[in-house]
Amino acid sequence: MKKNFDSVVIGSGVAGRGAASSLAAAGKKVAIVEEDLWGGTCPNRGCDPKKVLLSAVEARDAALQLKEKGLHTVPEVNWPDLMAFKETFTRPVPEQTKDSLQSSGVTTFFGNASFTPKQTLQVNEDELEAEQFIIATGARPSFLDIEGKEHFLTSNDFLTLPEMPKTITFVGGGYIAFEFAAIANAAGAEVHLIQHNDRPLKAFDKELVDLLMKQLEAKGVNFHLNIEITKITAAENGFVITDDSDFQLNSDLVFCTTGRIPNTEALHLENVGVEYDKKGILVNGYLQTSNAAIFALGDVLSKKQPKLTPVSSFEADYLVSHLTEKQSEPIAYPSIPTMVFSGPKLTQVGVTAETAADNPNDYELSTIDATKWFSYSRTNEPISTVKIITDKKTGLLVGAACLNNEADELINYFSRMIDQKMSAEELSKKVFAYPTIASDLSYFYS
Ligand SMILES: Cc1cc2nc3c(=O)[nH]c(=O)nc-3n(C[C@H](O)[C@H](O)[C@H](O)COP(=O)(O)OP(=O)(O)OC[C@H]3O[C@@H](n4cnc5c(N)ncnc54)[C@H](O)[C@@H]3O)c2cc1C
Ligand SMILES: NC(=O)c1ccc[n+]([C@@H]2O[C@H](COP(=O)([O-])OP(=O)(O)OC[C@H]3O[C@@H](n4cnc5c(N)ncnc54)[C@H](O)[C@@H]3O)[C@@H](O)[C@H]2O)c1
Repeated sequence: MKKNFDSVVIGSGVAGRGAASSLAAAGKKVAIVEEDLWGGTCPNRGCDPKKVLLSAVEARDAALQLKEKGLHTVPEVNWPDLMAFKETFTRPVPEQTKDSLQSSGVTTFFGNASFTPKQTLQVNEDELEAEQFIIATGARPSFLDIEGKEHFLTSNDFLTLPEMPKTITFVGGGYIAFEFAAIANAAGAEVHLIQHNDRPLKAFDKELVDLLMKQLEAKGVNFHLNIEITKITAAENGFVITDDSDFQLNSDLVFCTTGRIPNTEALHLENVGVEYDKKGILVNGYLQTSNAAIFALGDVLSKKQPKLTPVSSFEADYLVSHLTEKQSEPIAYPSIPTMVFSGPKLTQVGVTAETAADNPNDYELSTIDATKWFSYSRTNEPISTVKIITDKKTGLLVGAACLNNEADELINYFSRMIDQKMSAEELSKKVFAYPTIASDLSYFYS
């Protein structure tokens, strides 16, 4: 049946649902299509469930640090209980998301959406017409094309794992592997992480990544660098992972964590002339595709910005203000902090230490070992390192990287200081509650 709307959004993740409900609030007749879990990756099988599992890791790590310093025992993670707790967050998400979209006036369709040559959208028996289409179909886990690839599990499986196995292996050393390695290690598994070159977490500061690996190694995580695996074989107990040389590893479970691929194929973009590459859909500065009536945002984009939740929601806000004619300028991204929620946490924003070291005439780089500072030593943290990058001409903060348990708080302060072009002198005049992470800021940036 033919149905007509002002805007039709494909995908109900952070990007799609944000755009759909705001367009409806602006008086547009809006429809949204979802083929799987309403709410998409972040609240169902991404950031939020991962962070619930991390809560137990953080509590256990805090107790480990204070062992014989006021605490006698280190608690054990009860995986089934932790999973049950996680499910109290994830279970209600799909229904709540759908209800909230409907109560904001958005018409919902469930099914796979694909474009027809008439520039309409086919969803089951329905054919949707619209002035604008907004593609927000996100990305899915990739699989290495090797012998035995059917044995790979993905991040979706890890986040619903009923039991923590004895041995667990992550192939690919990126965000997901480092975060899940910390979780599985705290939950008692023997953890292996295999990276095909010598540069895991490539987008992050190498020195800090090496320090993070040392911390994880000290907790028992095993790193295998420069290993290109070629085969997974089912064995009596679990699997055997091999390369073309003499690498061999037995593991109960093997997870492919080599990145995510954009959901473009099922859309039949060729029917509507929307261009894309292997990283995703190509857009101009207005998030408009090569078809003027079709826009795209979120993880499905081919873009240089990191594919993260706050980036998707920033794009949704931008697109809505552009389509409702409140914004005629191209999208201008603020500084985007990136973060690996491992043990400890690793973060980065702005100009990198590597760029600063390569351009000593332009940037001042200071590396600060804060391990013995009160804020970190009071919890007996094993390491706290912060890198601060300032512009030599203006003296202003332009970049920061942190490795410690409080890096999530620190990086948000540093990001705001960069965007607000706050000088060290202005910072020194602010009053922060003491003793807190914020009250240390002037010691880092002075
Ligand atoms: C394990 C994990 C942990 C993460 N942790 C963090 C974190 O801590 N912080 C952070 O900022 N980011 C994190 N991310 C990234 C973050 O989840 C994504 O950047 C964000 O969810 C992208 O939102 P989106 O709306 O673009 O896509 P999605 O949320 O993926 O939504 C896309 C939706 O489109 C639907 N869809 C696809 N094709 C079709 C079709 N043809 N028809 C109908 N519907 C379709 C999908 O089913 C999906 O629901 C994590 C990701 C993962 C996998
Ligand atoms: N904290 C966060 O913000 C967070 C957490 C999880 C996921 N995410 C998002 O999800 C995306 C996907 O995460 P991811 O960890 O799957 O991907 P990733 O791109 O972060 O890392 C993939 C890793 O796999 C390695 N690799 C590639 N081919 C390989 C091979 N053949 N053998 C061994 N290693 C190989 C890469 O070199 C890289 O180190 C991230 O890029 C990010 O956008 C964000």
